[in-house]
Amino acid sequence: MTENIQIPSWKKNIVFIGFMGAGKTTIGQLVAKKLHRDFIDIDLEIENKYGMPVPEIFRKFGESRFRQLEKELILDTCTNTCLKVISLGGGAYLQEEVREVCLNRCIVCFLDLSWEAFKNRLPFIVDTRPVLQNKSLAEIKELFRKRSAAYSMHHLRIGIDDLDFEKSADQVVELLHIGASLHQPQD
Ligand SMILES: Nc1ncnc2c1ncn2[C@@H]1O[C@H](COP(=O)(O)OP(=O)(O)O)[C@@H](O)[C@H]1O
Ligand SMILES: O=C(O)C1=C[C@@H](OP(=O)(O)O)[C@@H](O)[C@H](O)C1
Ligand SMILES: [Mg+2]
Repeated sequence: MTENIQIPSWKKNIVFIGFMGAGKTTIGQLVAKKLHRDFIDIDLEIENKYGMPVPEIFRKFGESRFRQLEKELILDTCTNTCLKVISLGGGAYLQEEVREVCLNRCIVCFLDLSWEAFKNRLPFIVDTRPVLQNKSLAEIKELFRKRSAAYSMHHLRIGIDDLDFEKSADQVVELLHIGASLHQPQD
């Protein structure tokens, strides 16, 4: 887990993690623009590869095939690129190999949305997130609770309950700049 990989902080990929609907795709894209970096959304990469949206991939090929491809893409992207902004799907970070490569090679930003704030977003996202479908609110709450253990392994946390997407992105950029100025002498 604590492999000593020497990548200067300013070159590291920035990876967004967090629960479905937290805003990883939207905020990641905004942060990339603000930092003049390329943006990669892992779900979009998978969708382009299969030529169909995520829910259809789940239906046709099953979740385990999706998870395998998701892991391969993340390991490849995190190992062989730098200076990117990468948004993961919310379930990707549950895989240990994904956590390891992200924590060892990238700056991991956790977009932290409370359960109460998430509940308000649920109606807008449920149709496009297969893992939320056919679940009761209590089951979704349990999934939310279980996943927070994995998300607690990160480098930066941004509490986004009271921030819109634009303000969240500004906050990320500010925290990254503070971090960069603190770490520069060692790089
Ligand atoms: N007030 C809102 N009205 C409509 N949609 C919302 C609202 N708040 C959040 N959303 C939806 O929540 C989702 C969150 O953004 P997204 O970047 O897709 O998150 P993630 O990649 O973390 O799943 C978007 O699909 C957005 O449309
Ligand atoms: O949390 C999950 O298991 C998933 C999250 C989705 O991405 P977002 O977190 O961007 O919605 C997408 O990868 C897929 O529907 C599975
Ligand atoms: Mg997304």
